[in-house]
Amino acid sequence: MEEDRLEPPPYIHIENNDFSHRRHKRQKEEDIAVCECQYNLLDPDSACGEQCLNVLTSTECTPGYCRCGVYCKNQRFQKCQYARTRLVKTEGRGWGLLADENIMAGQFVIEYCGEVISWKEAKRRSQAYETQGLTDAYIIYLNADESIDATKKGSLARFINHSCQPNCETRKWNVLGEVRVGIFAKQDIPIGMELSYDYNFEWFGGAMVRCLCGAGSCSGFLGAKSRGFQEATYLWEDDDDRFSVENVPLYDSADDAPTSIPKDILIKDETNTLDGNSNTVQITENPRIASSNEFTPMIVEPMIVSSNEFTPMAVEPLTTSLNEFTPTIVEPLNAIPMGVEFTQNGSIEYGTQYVDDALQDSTHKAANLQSQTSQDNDKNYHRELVVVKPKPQFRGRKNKRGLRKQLNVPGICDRLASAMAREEILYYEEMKNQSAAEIDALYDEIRPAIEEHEKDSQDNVSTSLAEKWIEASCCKYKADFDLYASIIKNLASTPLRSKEDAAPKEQNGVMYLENGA
Ligand SMILES: C[S@@+](CC[C@H](N)C(=O)[O-])C[C@H]1O[C@@H](n2cnc3c(N)ncnc32)[C@H](O)[C@@H]1O
Repeated sequence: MEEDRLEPPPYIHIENNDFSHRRHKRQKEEDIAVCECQYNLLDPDSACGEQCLNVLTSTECTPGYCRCGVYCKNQRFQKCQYARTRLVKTEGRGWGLLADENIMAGQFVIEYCGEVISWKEAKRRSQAYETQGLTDAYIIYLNADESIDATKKGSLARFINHSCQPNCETRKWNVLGEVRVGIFAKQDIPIGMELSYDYNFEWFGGAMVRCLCGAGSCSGFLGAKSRGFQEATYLWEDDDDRFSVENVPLYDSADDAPTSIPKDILIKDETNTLDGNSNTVQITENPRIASSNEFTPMIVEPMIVSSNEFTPMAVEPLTTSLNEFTPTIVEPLNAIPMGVEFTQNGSIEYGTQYVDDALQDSTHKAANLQSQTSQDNDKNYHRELVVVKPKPQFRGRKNKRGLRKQLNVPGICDRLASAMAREEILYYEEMKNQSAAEIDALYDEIRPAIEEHEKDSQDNVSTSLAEKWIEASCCKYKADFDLYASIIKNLASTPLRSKEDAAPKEQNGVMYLENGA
């Protein structure tokens, strides 16, 4: 009889999910999320505590890619940093799991490990287990396609019972590219209290069981509101009427209970290797659990598996975080010093207002002449001011930059009497143009992914490209800032030329500006 057993029915104890049914995903280097934390001896929380970007996005740091190295606190699943728990036999609910230390609200308690299987397989197994008369159900949801089955292989989390007023909850974490399910404390849990979570959110389904959680708000049945249970009533064969009201095989676990584990379960020692992690598997014919007739709490030593070889690698610090991936329109400052002119046609234009007026459509001719003369007049910056670059071709795409205000930098320079001041401003303008060209080139690289998904989203773009984009954006911001700072500084401190001096002079049909003093 189940009730008389001194220990739970055998199962294979694992502390990493079993991937016999598909390959374990390999995390691509470009998909590794690198946080910005830096370990500070005086502040232990600095090593990937609550403020860590990865922690905030429920992603564990990848060993070798976290600057906090061995101090990183955000590898709890990987290092099996579980709370101390112990197995206990409950009244009418089979075996359960107790806190064997005081657990703090929010603390990671244990990972729900088992076999990762498809939903289809989960449905098949769920039916098969039921047919075999198993009343304890151990299948939970993992994601939109997969479930975790801890019936034959699992961690101690498989013993956590349901409560309609639970002290724990499940949370999904991204660990080395795989989603994993953790049990986290919802509140402070004192030593000796039974752990519980609400099956309604995660339970895949099973026989309908009367709930004995004892909560005032008890809904009466176990997991009856779970997605799996409700979907199962529709998804299983049409002639399967087991869930029609009259035929609900209501099972009261307070009554005599059939054994939870298939009798043919294979208990064997096995070792899997996933990404170099040794997968600890224990035989649970006698699962390190002292049994007792008097429900003596049994101590379960949490296994701290330091499963990851830590290979420090040089990690380039990111300049900023990778959240919204939206190309940035960099607007110039709105407060414009005198002599500044805007164009609003999205093109990149150079030229003084005088030259613009005079040249009209002869600009390309002027550009050619300019390239010849600029060789002769290497330092004579204002002889080359008549270049109009053609509008960038967007080949059918929307111009993500929209209407760009352009500073008429040469116009500003014309007004300055000092050659050094003009030289400085033109230098910064060149830097700005280079950074803008870089960002345009990058945008062309990411455009196919964005067009395919019809939206700008970081998800559609590889991480390495996104990082390049961020770096280029930062360079662009800096270049813009340097240019505006230089203009403001020089306008404020440099004598201006008279309008007459600054007027363009004609030579060979082209208007030129004379370089000033
Ligand atoms: C994941 S197992 C939990 C461990 C299980 N008690 C055992 O002995 O292995 C889920 C099963 O435990 C039993 N159970 C869990 N919570 C219960 C509750 N609140 N009331 C009644 N039975 C419960 C049900 O049989 C359920 O299918």
